[in-house]
Amino acid sequence: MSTTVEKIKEIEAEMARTQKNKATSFHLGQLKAKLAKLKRELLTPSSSGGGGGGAGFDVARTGVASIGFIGFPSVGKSTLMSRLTGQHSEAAAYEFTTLTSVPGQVMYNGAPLQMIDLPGIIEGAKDGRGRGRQVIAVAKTCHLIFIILDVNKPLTDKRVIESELEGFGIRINKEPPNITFKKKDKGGLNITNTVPLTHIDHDEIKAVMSEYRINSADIAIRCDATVDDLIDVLEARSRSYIPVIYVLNKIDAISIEELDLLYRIPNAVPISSEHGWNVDELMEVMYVLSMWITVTISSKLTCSLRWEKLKLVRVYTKPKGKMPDYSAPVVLRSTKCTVEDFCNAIHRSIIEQFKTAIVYGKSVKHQPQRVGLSHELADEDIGNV
Ligand SMILES: Nc1nc2c(ncn2[C@@H]2O[C@H](COP(=O)(O)OP(=O)(O)OP(=O)(O)O)[C@@H](O)[C@H]2O)c(=O)[nH]1
Ligand SMILES: [K+]
Ligand SMILES: [Mg+2]
Repeated sequence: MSTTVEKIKEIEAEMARTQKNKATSFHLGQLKAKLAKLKRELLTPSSSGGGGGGAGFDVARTGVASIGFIGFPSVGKSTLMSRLTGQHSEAAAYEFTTLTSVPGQVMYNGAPLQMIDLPGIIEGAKDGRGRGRQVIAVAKTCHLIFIILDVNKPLTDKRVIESELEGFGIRINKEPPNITFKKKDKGGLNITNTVPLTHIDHDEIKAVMSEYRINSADIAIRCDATVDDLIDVLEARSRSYIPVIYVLNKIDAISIEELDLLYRIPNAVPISSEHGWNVDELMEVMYVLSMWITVTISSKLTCSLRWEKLKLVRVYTKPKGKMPDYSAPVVLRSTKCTVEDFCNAIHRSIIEQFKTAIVYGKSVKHQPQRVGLSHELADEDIGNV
């Protein structure tokens, strides 16, 4: 009996030899679906696919969001960790200095953010090389990932790390594909699409669905989906959509001209963790993203991510007769910052008992002032409902 890894290799080889055309699309769809299922098997701890086993690297989560550090050995993850959080994490010129996860915390604009320094990973990590799978498993449960790259190394490293994460079910800076399906008892597959499909045909969709033993369903496709998108939706339970910031480290070792080129890479922040260059910018980008994620989760909106810089409004809560709690602001987006949004960000039930809010700060003339649900709050207001 061949192992899961061997089966994956066989299917990948068969896909490589199969030309993509109308006659083969059903077969290719089937192969892709088979491959996705085998890869999931490989990531399930009970599988016999090799690697796995042993204690994981997960740590108790603290703060409003956790940020995992992923990168090849010696790119400067631990140096950055110590610089950002003050939590010492051993750094040295040899590879695999860090052998376990090292958590630290940083307070930024009143928000506690947890950072998790991790051991370096190598190509093939997702298939069980080194302890790579345990490392990526931690990153998969983080709200945000820093992919740390050494700018003195080839930029192709970026792609290698990305494919390690993707192979583990992590989708980087991407929203879940806009595809829904509803299983039915009979009637076959009813496929509708609101945009033209340029990457996938009905044969491929049928092949994938039959591989997942779904023979009757309404499938609504509202994006120019690929086969992989469809498989991601069917495998939704093992997928995580996580924002990534590319941290381009060691810029002290390159020229200004080279640095100029780095600024063209999307979602990237060039820094020198050794010298502390540009780490403020990194903190700002990180804060904006992690706050946005927190607000999104607490107000139960869909978890879609936009990469614009968001204007955020921090509102401090003040229990009656006590000092405001400056350590944990309720963070709102400036386009959605009424008293009603504030209440909903805390808990939906608050609205039901709401009578009036008492607000101190820039948004009101009198200090304090009673306001209603539609009142717009300003940054650093203090509120009590
Ligand atoms: N020139 C330069 N060197 C750096 C910088 N940051 C880290 N280094 C050096 O890079 C080497 C590796 O740093 P570490 O922080 O141990 O790297 P790491 O990614 O944690 O390494 P592992 O834990 O082994 O995976 C050390 O010799 C650091 O001094 C930087 O910004 N510039
Ligand atoms: K190192
Ligand atoms: Mg390290």
